[in-house]
Amino acid sequence: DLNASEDSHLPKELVEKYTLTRVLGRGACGEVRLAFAKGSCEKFACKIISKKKFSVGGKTPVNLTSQVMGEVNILKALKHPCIIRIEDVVDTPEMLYIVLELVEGGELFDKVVAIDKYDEATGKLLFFQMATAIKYLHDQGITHRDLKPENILLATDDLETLIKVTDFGLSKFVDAGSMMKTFCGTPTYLAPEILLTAGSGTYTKAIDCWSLGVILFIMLSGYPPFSDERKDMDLPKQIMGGHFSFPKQYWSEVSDTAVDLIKQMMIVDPKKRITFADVLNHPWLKDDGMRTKAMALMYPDTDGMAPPKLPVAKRKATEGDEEPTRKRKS
Ligand SMILES: COc1ccc(CNC(=O)c2ccc3nccnc3c2)cc1
Repeated sequence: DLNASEDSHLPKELVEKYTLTRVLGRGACGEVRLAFAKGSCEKFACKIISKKKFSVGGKTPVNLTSQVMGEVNILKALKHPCIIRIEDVVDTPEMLYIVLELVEGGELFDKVVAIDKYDEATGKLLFFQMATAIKYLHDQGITHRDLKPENILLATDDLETLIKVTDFGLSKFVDAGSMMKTFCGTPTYLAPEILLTAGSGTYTKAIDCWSLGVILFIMLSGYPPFSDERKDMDLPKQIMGGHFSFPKQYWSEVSDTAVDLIKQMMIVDPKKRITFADVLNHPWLKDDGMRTKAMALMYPDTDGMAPPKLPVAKRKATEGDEEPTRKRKS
């Protein structure tokens, strides 16, 4: 729905590089439109955030803009196959335009509704990618804080597909630097909870674990663990009391190891909840066939062999170190 008047307000910096076309989705703070790069015609998703929504009485509070810019900087700093890549940002006084890689499979939420629920093997393949992506985020000192099936996008319409985590609206960028500084000096003025939670982020990291546990519950059963349809108990009470169960009627085909992992991710006490490191070591994910498939989806050109994690220390070139000569066609 091309709205000429609106488009005439698009900043030159955006229009000279991209042609914006149809609306793909509408979110709380704006909409997402299909964009084509001029020249290459490469497809992108352009997220348009109206800062007016944040402003009170016409004045956009600095902190909210910086929060949104915070999201942008968070996204720009990230590089992972299962995290939406940011292509470009155009910032103007009223609007923020974030050009993102386009994902053509739509939302996990809609997929689960369409297929009722995932079979365990496919659910495990998608869940493993999510857990890997969130573990990567946590290793960068970032917590997502708003994980839900709407924020997990699917690269293609295939059942077995690459997933992309998106919408870092509420993410917290707990930069390690501030943590180190906090613990350098004498803790004369340090509040007890800072010492208790080792600086911060611990709880919010556990929040991501809980959310992903709820997503796994929904993927394998097709319905949510907590619902406001329950008469006897309201939603907050169900959640804070951890009142959820695995009725045979919906869970009979799901393995005990899968159920065990969900239970550990949805432990009410954040200190007792499983960490992402342990999630990735859980028996349910000790499945080489699944991991091989996941690696091939995440690192396709290298048929799944992940790039070396740490830079290998430069070795002195010694005999036989040079690149093996490519086999000559016989
Ligand atoms: C042009 O062909 C297309 C085919 C399928 C779609 C469905 N995708 C979408 O509708 C969509 C929605 C929000 C997004 N947010 C960030 C990144 N990509 C997104 C993609 C969009 C376009």
